[in-house]
Amino acid sequence: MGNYLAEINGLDDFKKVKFNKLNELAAEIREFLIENIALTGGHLASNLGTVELAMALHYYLNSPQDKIIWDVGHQAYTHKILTGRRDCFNSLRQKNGISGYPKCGESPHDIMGVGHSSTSISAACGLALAKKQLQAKGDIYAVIGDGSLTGGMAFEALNHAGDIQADINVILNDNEMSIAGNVGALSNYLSNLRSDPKFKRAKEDIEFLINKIPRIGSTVSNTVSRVKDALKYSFIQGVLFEEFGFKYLGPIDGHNIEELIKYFKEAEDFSGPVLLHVVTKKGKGYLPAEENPDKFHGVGPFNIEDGSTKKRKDKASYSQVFGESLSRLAAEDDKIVGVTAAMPAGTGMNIFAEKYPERLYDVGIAEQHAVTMSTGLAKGGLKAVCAIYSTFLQRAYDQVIHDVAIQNVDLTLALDRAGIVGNDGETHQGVFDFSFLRPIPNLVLMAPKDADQLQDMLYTAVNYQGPAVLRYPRGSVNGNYEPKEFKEIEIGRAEELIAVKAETKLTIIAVGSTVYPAQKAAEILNNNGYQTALIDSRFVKPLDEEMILKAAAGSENILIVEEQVLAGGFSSAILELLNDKELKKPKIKRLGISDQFVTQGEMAEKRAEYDLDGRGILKNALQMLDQNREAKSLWPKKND
Ligand SMILES: Cc1ncc(C[n+]2csc(CCOP(=O)(O)OP(=O)(O)O)c2C)c(N)n1
Ligand SMILES: CC(=O)[C@@H](O)[C@H](O)COP(=O)(O)O
Ligand SMILES: [Mg+2]
Repeated sequence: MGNYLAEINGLDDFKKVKFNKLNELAAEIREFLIENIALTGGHLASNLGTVELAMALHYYLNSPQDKIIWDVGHQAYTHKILTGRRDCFNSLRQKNGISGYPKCGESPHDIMGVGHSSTSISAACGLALAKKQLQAKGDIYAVIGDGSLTGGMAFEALNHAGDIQADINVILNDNEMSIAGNVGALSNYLSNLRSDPKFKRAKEDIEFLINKIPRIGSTVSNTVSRVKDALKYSFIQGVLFEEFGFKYLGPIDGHNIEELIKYFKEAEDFSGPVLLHVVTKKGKGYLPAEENPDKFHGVGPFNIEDGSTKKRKDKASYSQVFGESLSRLAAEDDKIVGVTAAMPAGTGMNIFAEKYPERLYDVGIAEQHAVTMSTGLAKGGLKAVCAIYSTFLQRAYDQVIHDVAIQNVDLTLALDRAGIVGNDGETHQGVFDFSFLRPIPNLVLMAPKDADQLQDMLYTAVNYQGPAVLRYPRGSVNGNYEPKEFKEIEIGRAEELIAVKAETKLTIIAVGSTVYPAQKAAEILNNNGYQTALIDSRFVKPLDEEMILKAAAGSENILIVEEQVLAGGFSSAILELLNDKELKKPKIKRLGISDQFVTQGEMAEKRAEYDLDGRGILKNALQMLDQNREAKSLWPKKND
């Protein structure tokens, strides 16, 4: 193997590589990806699949004048390497390091900041319209996966782009996979395009033949036109896209740079939108990833020899507790059904599906549809439990208001990955849900502090007659996990973990993931003579007004902690309550996320940055109580 990669510090260097050496470079890039992601973690399988595609695009195009927009962006590592970021790859997804996604500001070649799916065709469409109006130069390419094409926005954009004949090229990167196997009618259609031998007939030949059929007399012409249509539907590849106004080219071997470039050239002959159907293999070149593309979709540090993960998981995750609890509930109630928007494993719904495959609906990357379809399931008499990552529920905000809350529909929304998510960075943090859900009438909103509470809250939500939302964090549960007997929690009832007493100096009010660290801080404070009470609010809506008002009346200081933005969230709700009751307010301090996007880093690291760990809570409590005391001196040395 040559040593081409070491010389590549940007596109100029890349373009100097001889065409007949590109395959050697591709092999080097694959090795580089595997070695680096084995250390940092990242989206390995998707990136192994797009090495040649990214190379072909950058070899042929002239970025950034020509614009490449990566959908989701989790497959754009080769693009990052070629555009001058090779030597930062050891910082991928780490605090202050390069992002795992294209990110504006990181490079002029990252045209769109991404992380959520199905945005690329819309962005390309806008760029094409701007280019036309401003008479600017440059080709516009959107690269979208077959999974991301299941998202509604992608269809909205195809619809518009085809109609206005936007001058864009859409590369459909078809690897037959979303994170899990891809789903949906479109996915079935793509399978046919890839595999059915009759579609292999040269498209131009068929079109030529159809056009040869003479146009004659009106009665005959109707029949001829029907025959033409039938022929067209039988033989023309990509007719669905053609009907949308796109020129379809493909299927194209996405691991053959020469073939890719040949088709890019061919696309230039058309002035309107072109869809290039590129077939790739997820995980290409690394056997463990080829065999298990879902495991290697997003992976933590791993051992290259066998693909085994480096960090041992000794504790259950919230998603696992959710999946197992839902399965236990479903065993007792056959009306319970699950809904996921392309995240069965991420949300723990795969556990439910193992037991009840016919009761889980994976709708693809379609959060809006998932929420409204859950409404339909509920109205039809079932108990729908729809699990979505907090960040992706942002897509379905109107559906929550319009289709769920206004109609007071009896369903459960389980928001996974709520709060700080870590290495995915700004686009994936689930730090807005308290604020965007709290103003919505009829919703009940709760957040478990640990595995026990998650079990009880799920049980409570499923039995509650109306829309109930529970939100819980990414990763391991606080405390231990044992499947337990379910207990219903009284809606809106907080729990006083350390009682407010006459001598209480400070009351900490926490919710969800912040309760355990708050408890640790409160214990240290009490052990050091600072009388501290602790309330686990459990609910963000409705609040336990009685308990909070009592705490406010009985404490000189209140510290409110939430893993969420401060604007409009849990602490805002408490401030509003105290204000509306015209209570003489105690001194109040709020801990949460200030008005900024949370950047990437390990979850613990980021929590510490916002003082949301035990140490940070203790520090802030002491600052309220005793300006001169240092938190460091109280925090036990070995215990974090
Ligand atoms: C709105 C939204 N929902 C869910 C996700 C989670 N997600 C990230 S990548 C992915 C699968 C994408 O599949 P595809 O586009 O085919 O790319 P591949 O992973 O196959 O390369 C999903 C579901 C997301 N990023 N955005
Ligand atoms: C690209 C994307 O959106 C997902 O792959 C995401 O990175 C998954 O995050 P989790 O690792 O938290 O499931
Ligand atoms: Mg795919």
